Amino acid sequence: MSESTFQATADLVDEIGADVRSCDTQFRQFGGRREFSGPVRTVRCHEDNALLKSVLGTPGDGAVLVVDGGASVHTALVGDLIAELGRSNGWAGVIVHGAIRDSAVIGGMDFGCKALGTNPRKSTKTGAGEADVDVAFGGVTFRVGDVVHSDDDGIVVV
Ligand SMILES: O=C([O-])CC(=O)C(=O)O
Repeated sequence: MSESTFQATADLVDEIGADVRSCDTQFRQFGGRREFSGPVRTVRCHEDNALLKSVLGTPGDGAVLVVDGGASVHTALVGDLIAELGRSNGWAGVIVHGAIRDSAVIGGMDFGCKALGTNPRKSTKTGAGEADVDVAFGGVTFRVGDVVHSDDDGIVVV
């Protein structure tokens, strides 16, 4: 979604009220696109990024890929090549419950990217994991069919 039509997470909270699904996890902003939103797609994986790479290699149609890496920051699940793959395939961004690398390059890309932190160590590439399953962290469950909004204040799922 373009920034002009982006709805700020704080405004969404004011609109939705006490039942709002606002993620408590304190992510860091890494992408050059700091405000992004779109339909939720998911991957769950542990220190292995072949599955998320193959998903980001398919048309994103403006979706946000929510990656539950189990909060491991031992290896990077996304680097500049994978981020560029997602951007060029029409994904709005990624939210990585885990680590990324190449953060300086990703910061210059028109692509949303939040993660817990960074680690230059590579992930394995076996393809282990699951796609489009419900994933949960920060008190929020992310389901395919939800829409996620992310900005400097946080992440709200509608
Ligand atoms: O290949 C990887 O594991 C991640 C990476 O460095 C990239 O996306 O550029």
